[in-house]
Amino acid sequence: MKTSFPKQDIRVLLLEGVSQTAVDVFQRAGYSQIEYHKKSLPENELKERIAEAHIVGLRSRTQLTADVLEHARRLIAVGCFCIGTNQVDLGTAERLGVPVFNAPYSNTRSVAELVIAEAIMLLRGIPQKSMQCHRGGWAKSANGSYEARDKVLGIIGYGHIGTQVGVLAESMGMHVIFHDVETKLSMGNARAAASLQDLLQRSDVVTLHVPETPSTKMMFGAREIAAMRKGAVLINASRGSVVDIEALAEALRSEHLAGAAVDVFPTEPKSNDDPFVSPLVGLDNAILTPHIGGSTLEAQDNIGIEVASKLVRYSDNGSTLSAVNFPEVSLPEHPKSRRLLHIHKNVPGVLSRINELFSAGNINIDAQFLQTDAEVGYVVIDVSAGEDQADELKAKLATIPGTLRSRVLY
Ligand SMILES: NC(=O)c1ccc[n+]([C@@H]2O[C@H](COP(=O)([O-])OP(=O)(O)OC[C@H]3O[C@@H](n4cnc5c(N)ncnc54)[C@H](O)[C@@H]3O)[C@@H](O)[C@H]2O)c1
Ligand SMILES: O=C(O)[C@H](O)COP(=O)(O)O
Repeated sequence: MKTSFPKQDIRVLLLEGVSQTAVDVFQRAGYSQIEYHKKSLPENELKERIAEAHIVGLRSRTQLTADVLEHARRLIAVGCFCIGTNQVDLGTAERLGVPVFNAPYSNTRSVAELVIAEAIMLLRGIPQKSMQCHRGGWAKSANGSYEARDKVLGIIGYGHIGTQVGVLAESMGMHVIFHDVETKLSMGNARAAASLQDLLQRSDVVTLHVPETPSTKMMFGAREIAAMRKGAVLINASRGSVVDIEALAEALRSEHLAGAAVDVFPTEPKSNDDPFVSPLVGLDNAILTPHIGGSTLEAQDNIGIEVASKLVRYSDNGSTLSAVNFPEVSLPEHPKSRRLLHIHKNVPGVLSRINELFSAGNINIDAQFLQTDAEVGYVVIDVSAGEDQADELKAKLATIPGTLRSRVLY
């Protein structure tokens, strides 16, 4: 497949050690200019590298702020090789005409398995017992040690991960209740709690699976922790901004909570070489993990394939299906036509200017696809035209006021 910008000139910037499977997908599709970094880049270096890139792939550490995106002059698409997309300023990316893709399911199971393992560990008081052994102690006792069977698991955020956790927990004989801002279909025997307060008062284990949004920022503070049953345990593998970490540390010190497992923190080290600092450090009843809920080899390999394939599909074919910030268009192949892509501000008059251009040139449109949202319009036009004519049309499309990006796929 030939594109208006030769593939061999398309620069792919991959950060944070995304799986080799992603590199393989790009190479198999004919992309040879791949710059691969094992770590995230410091902001000044990121701005420098992103200025040259057409496609960027990252994980949860790299912050694509509005400021960074303004440096990305050539960027056509972003791939988050993870579930969360809060590290990207999605609104700015959209206003620049850049769709953002992610892997909404590929590490779901990995997170769910870790949460189940942690629930069992916390119910048995294993973190404290293990620490005592490390110090030469021997705390052989059943005190504070419980089976998971017959206990109540409260899930906050009953989405992909939350439902998986619920299914696994039920198979161990736990009773599952959940709280979500949306009405959700219950899996198995899970039941919606009457409210967040109701869930907190009934649960032996509370686990958070909400995304980072303005509504979830610090949604779990001293009040919510106090509403939990004495001796209950808390698991947070969602985002560090969701829980008031000082309030959690206090509840663990006072033993209002018997334990907690925390995988995500308000401030996380930028690389594995940087120190980790948290008020939870040194508390025996806390399992602390370095944001590895989704870090299994299976998940990373699947994510590499999923996100790289979406980026290649967009670059080769124009499809934006499953983009998280962009009008979604699923496009068929176009073996006999030239395909023109036009991304524009969603303001009155742009579409009529586009259509005028084709009727004035007496160009036959084979197919047209259009999707808009409040900010952006994305129109794809397949035409029977030669390469030169398609180039000319693209140049004219680019002059229409409100144009953000235009491309042609031959
Ligand atoms: N620790 C890790 O390595 C890791 C790995 C994957 C995902 N995550 C995090 O987990 C989050 C959840 O992932 P998912 O795939 O289940 O997402 P999802 O979108 O499928 O589910 C999130 C659920 O939370 C609900 N929700 C949103 N705001 C809420 C609120 N204020 N109160 C209650 N419910 C609310 C939504 O309605 C949705 O059902 C991701 O956004 C990501 O931040 C972490
Ligand atoms: O959003 C996610 O999928 C998780 O937070 C994992 O992010 P990571 O790929 O940076 O580990």
